[in-house]
This record gives sequence, structure tokens and C-alpha cells, in this order.
Amino acid sequence: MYHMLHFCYAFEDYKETADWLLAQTELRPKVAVICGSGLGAFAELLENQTAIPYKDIPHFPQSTVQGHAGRLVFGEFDGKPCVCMQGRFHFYEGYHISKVTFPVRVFHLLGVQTLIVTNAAGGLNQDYKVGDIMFIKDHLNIPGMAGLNPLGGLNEERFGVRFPCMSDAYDKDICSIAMETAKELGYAPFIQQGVYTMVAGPSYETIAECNMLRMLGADAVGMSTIPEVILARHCGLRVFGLSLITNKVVKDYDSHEKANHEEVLRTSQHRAENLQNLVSCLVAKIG
Ligand SMILES: O=P(O)(O)O[C@H]1O[C@H](CO)[C@@H](O)[C@H]1O
Ligand SMILES: Nc1nc2[nH]cnc2c(=O)[nH]1
Repeated sequence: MYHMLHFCYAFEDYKETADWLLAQTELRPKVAVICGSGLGAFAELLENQTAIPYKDIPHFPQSTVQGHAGRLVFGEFDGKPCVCMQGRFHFYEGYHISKVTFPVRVFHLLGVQTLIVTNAAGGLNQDYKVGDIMFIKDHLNIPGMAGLNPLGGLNEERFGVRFPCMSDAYDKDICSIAMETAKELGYAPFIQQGVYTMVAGPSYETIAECNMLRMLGADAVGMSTIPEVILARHCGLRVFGLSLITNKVVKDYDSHEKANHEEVLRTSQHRAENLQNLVSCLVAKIG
């Protein structure tokens, strides 16, 4: 047990998990993908798969949310090795913020250089439609501003510096490649680029909160991703992120719409194939 102010895991814990995983597969991925709510079917497409349930992996938390299967899948796209989290961890599941991000540092120790994060999110921008895919160009870390940052506590210099820069969090070159890929696939009509914001959850936003988040400059809202991105940037991984707009948030007191996870999972299913094509082509290009 570590003091609250310290990071939850020791460097040796991450290392132990990474070494254990390296002994389970001969694949040495340069790209890792974290699948958002209902988007995990992507991992099924990997060739030469080794799938490991989270419960078998030393130090790994468990997935408790519907639409997050709870398996780490190693495999290949077009000969490019990739490791994929079929299910992510969220702060609202009761995990310490450093536990939510545990796999990211493990990926770094596996030799991963690029992290692709995907999520389901509510659309705050009026111009967005349900089913749009938003490439994340920046984020607003609401829990971070309230003191909940995964880098809080003593800094582990073997991963990165005390004060990491975040103005370059989302890699512009990968975003351009993703845009090109989307055009090649004929997906341009439903691609957006915008700002993702995270709330701690699990309750969805009130109308006043949605209006506030929009006023602050956010285009989409979810309950994940940002802690993973911060840890990834801290240890030098390049990051590409996308949000599937699964629902439009309610911003009008006369509306009868209600945010619900069933709708989130339905929209994810509807766009799953497009997302899988986009991410697999991207992995094949950058892996
Ligand atoms: O961010 P992902 O994991 O895609 O899931 C999103 O969807 C769930 C709410 O419907 C929340 O967990 C939110 O963060
Ligand atoms: N916070 C939040 N998370 C989501 N995940 C999917 N849709 C939403 C939403 O509307 N709000």
C-alpha cells in the first residue's frame, strides 16, 4: 500500500506486467488501441491473435461496464503488430485514477510508440450528428482541473518529466494520415475535428452542465480517454484519438430526450464497421 500522494503502482509493477505479457506472445507491437464503449469488436479482426482476459494479467484491473469485454488482444493488421484493449477502465468504476491508466505505461514498456484511443461521446456541438466520428484535436480535462490528474503524486522519472507539455497532446501528422484514410474510404461526410472533454461520471450531464461545457469550447463529452492520453504523453507515446458521437446531449429545457447507455451502445454498433475499417487502415499505415 502506497501513501495517497504517491503513484499507486511502483515501476516494478508495470515492468512485471510487461515482462509477463512479452512471454505470452512473440508479437512486438508498435501501436496500441484502446476501444471505447461498444467498439471492441475491432479486436476480432486482428490476425494471428493471442487474446488474454484481464483477470489473468498481473496487476490489471477488471472491466465492469457493459460494452467493455475485458480482454487484451495481440494480433496483426496487414502484417503490422498491434495490441488492443477490448474494454477500458473508468474512474467512475471506483478505480484510483492511476489504476485507470495502468495499461498505458505497460504498453510503453512493451515497446509501443503510438497510442490510438477511441471513445463513445455525447455531441455538444450543434453541427454534429449522431454517428459522426470526431478526430480529437485537443481536450478539456475537467477532473484534472479539480485535482484529479493521473500524474499526481511523486513523479516517476523513468517514465517522464514532472511537468509534461500538453499543447501537443494529439499528433498532427497521424491526424492528417487519418483524414487521408477517411477520404479514401469515403467517410469524409461524417468526419469532424474537435475538442473532447471528460467529466468524472457516471451520471450524465445536466442541461446547465452541457451549456457550460459548450461555452468552454468543448465539442464532445465523455467519461474517459484524457487520463490515458496524459499518461501516454508523459512517457513519450504519440497519440491519436477519436470520438464516436453516439448521442446529442440535451441542451434545451423543452426537450424530452434522455441520455442513456443503451443508445450509446446502439450507435456504436451502427458505426462499428466504419470505425473498424478506419482504425485498421490507420494501424496498417503507421504500424
Ligand atoms: O468513453 P467510453 O469508454 O467509450 O464510454 C462512454 O460511454 C459511457 C457512457 O455511456 C461512459 O463510460 C463514457 O465514457
Ligand atoms: N458524459 C457523457 N459520456 C457519454 N458517453 C456517450 N455519450 C455520453 C454523454 O452524453 N455524456
